[in-house]
Amino acid sequence: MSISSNLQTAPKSKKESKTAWQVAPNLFTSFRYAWAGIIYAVRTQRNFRIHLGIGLVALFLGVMLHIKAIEAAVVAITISAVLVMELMNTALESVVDLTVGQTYHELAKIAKDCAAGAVLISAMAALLVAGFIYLPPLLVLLNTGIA
Ligand SMILES: Nc1ncnc2c1ncn2[C@@H]1O[C@H](COP(=O)(O)OP(=O)(O)OP(=O)(O)O)[C@@H](O)[C@H]1O
Repeated sequence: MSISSNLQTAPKSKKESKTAWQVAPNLFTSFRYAWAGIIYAVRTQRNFRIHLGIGLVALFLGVMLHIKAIEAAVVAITISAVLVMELMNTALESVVDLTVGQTYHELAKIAKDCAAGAVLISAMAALLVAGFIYLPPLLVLLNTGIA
């Protein structure tokens, strides 16, 4: 969204907000905005695309290895956590850039570094979960393949 479009005056709608430029008039529109956020992250954030790709591979591997339903649920939650962290990171980066632009600010650095740290922790936890769930059946597969 360009800066000039941000400066437009608020549209006249029945539902008015004292803080936001506009408010979603219904649930369907809310979903549309949420979907637009996800599409934005896919288009612009390389790390989001990488994590999405790894997540899809992990789900496919889970199906191939016939993991239990509870394990699949844990994998799904873990993948979601990483993607959610990526989205929050993108949102925070945008707000920081909106506030300070291209000028250096120590607080902007702290905010961005902490958000990046949150993504890193969720990704490391995902690796750990993948190790616990996928390694045992993969080792069994490897052993039976060798034997
Ligand atoms: N305005 C700023 N003031 C101070 N430091 C900043 C500022 N903008 C960025 N940085 C520093 O540069 C790093 C990278 O910022 P940037 O906005 O490029 O994030 P990014 O590398 O695109 O993050 P991601 O890879 O998660 O998309 C930040 O983690 C922070 O340390």
